[in-house]
Amino acid sequence: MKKITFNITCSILFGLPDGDLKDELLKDFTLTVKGVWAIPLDFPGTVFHTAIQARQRLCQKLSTMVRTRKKQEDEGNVDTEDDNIVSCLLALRDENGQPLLEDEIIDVFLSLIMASHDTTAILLTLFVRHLSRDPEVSSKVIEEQNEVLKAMKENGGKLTWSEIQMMKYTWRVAQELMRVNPPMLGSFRLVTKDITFDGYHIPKGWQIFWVAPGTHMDNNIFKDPEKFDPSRFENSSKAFPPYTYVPFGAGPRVCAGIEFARVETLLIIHHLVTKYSWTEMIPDEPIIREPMPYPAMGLPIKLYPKN
Ligand code: HEM
Repeated sequence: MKKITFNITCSILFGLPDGDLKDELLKDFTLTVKGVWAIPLDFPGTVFHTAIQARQRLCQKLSTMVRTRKKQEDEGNVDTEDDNIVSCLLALRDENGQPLLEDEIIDVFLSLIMASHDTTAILLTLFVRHLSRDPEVSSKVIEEQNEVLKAMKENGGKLTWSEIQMMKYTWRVAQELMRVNPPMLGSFRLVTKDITFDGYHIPKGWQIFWVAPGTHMDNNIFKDPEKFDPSRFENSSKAFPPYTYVPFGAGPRVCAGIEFARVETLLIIHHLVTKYSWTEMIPDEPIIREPMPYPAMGLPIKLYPKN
């Protein structure tokens, strides 16, 4: 799943063709991310040192890409159909009319890859795992996706925006999966003024970490929080109180890729359930958090093509 979502991000956001470069980027990116959570000891053999080296290789490759793109644009060699985020970042000007530095473009690039591919891969993995364990939910998802197939046939075989809008139950399952196991546990906020919350004084300048399970598993907000129940999301008018359902965060810094993640998840699940069935190879494989939730052994499955 990580490879699929990485490839999608690289193709759609950055216009990279399939091939060795994407594979090398994914390898170095995976090593770099491991360093984020490692003890910062920078000498040969440590996870941190390997991560630093991988990041340097990544930056070199991204720098070549950015320069090549800039050269093509300067020479007028780019088809506007090929527009991607690198072009947008190259075109950006600050309040003084200055372009972004190459390092800034590379940082945005890395942040976007980080924000987009692991999170969606986790949601998809949890989805695959759940469908193999919950026959009732699984048959409803398959039923909905078979309806989508019928609509596609009438539409000349194309999967368009209107078919995506038909995938309501499938998305509710995704929402419930993210309630129980949010891919991102939470995020940091800087306290900008002294406040008192629930009897605790929190001084200005502190970094605080909000956590999604704090509200996702609160019985006063989500009745029977341990129960897996996609119907909680059936009635959008019966919305939950603000800032309580927060797999994508909330407020001004809410996830910028919610719709991207929704469409990507629904498309992949559509192709999976209409073309394959599967069984887990390791029964009762647990979910571990390091710190993102992932099946402990990577969820090996046996895939069976459908006729
Ligand atoms: C299931 C998939 C995803 C989940 C669960 C998720 C979750 C989150 C969360 C919790 C935040 C932090 C919000 C906050 O601090 O309040 C965030 C931020 C962000 N996400 Fe996502 N995300 C997903 C997919 C994506 C995708 C596909 C993209 C890009 C295509 C993306 C781009 C971003 C960006 C750019 C930010 C930073 C927004 C900002 O600070 O202004 N995310 N995401």
